Amino acid sequence: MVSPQNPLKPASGMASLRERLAEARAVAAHPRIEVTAIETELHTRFTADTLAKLQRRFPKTRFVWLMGADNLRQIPRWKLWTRIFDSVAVAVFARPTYSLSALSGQAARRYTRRRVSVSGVKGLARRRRPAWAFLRNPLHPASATAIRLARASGS
Ligand SMILES: Nc1ncnc2c1ncn2[C@@H]1O[C@H](COP(=O)(O)OP(=O)(O)OP(=O)(O)O)[C@@H](O)[C@H]1O
Ligand SMILES: O=C(O)c1ccc[n+]([C@@H]2O[C@H](COP(=O)([O-])O)[C@@H](O)[C@H]2O)c1
Repeated sequence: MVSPQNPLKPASGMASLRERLAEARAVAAHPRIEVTAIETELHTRFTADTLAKLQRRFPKTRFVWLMGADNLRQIPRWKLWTRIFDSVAVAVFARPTYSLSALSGQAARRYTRRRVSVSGVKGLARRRRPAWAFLRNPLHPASATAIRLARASGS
């Protein structure tokens, strides 16, 4: 899901939605991934609103919210963030430098008893919410900020 505008990020320096969609499509070319900017159509910018509308539109679908470890740390600053955990399962991907602080942050602590072990991750979408998992995937160093800085400096 390519965000038209992250509510916590400045719009300046950001590539257009069209360019970001095209790049996401190039990177995520996989039959089980559909790259979308559905928030444009739903007229939402906050994740809690997007998920509420998606659940209304697809009442039989069990959604899982995927995000990197940086966002597990940051999520207490998002609009109605506990509603996100209450309404969908959440899977968090490890990310260089963020994992430790994410796992000791407010969200991880609040939902510590609702954390699903890696062995239970396959059934995550069917769990009673709140339910979340932390995936210790191979770490990838990419960062959008670093990409923007590299492009701005012409490298
Ligand atoms: N290297 C990475 N490893 C794991 N997850 C990542 C990584 N980079 C981005 N993500 C996750 O992918 C989603 C989209 O990230 P985004 O495109 O905003 O990149 P970013 O590097 O987090 O951005 P910025 O540098 O602007 O803060 C987020 O959920 C983020 O946590
Ligand atoms: O709902 C919020 O308050 C909120 C605040 C920050 C980020 N988000 C969403 O989190 C997702 C990941 O954001 P980003 O910029 O890290 O890719 C994206 O869908 C954003 O719209 C949502």
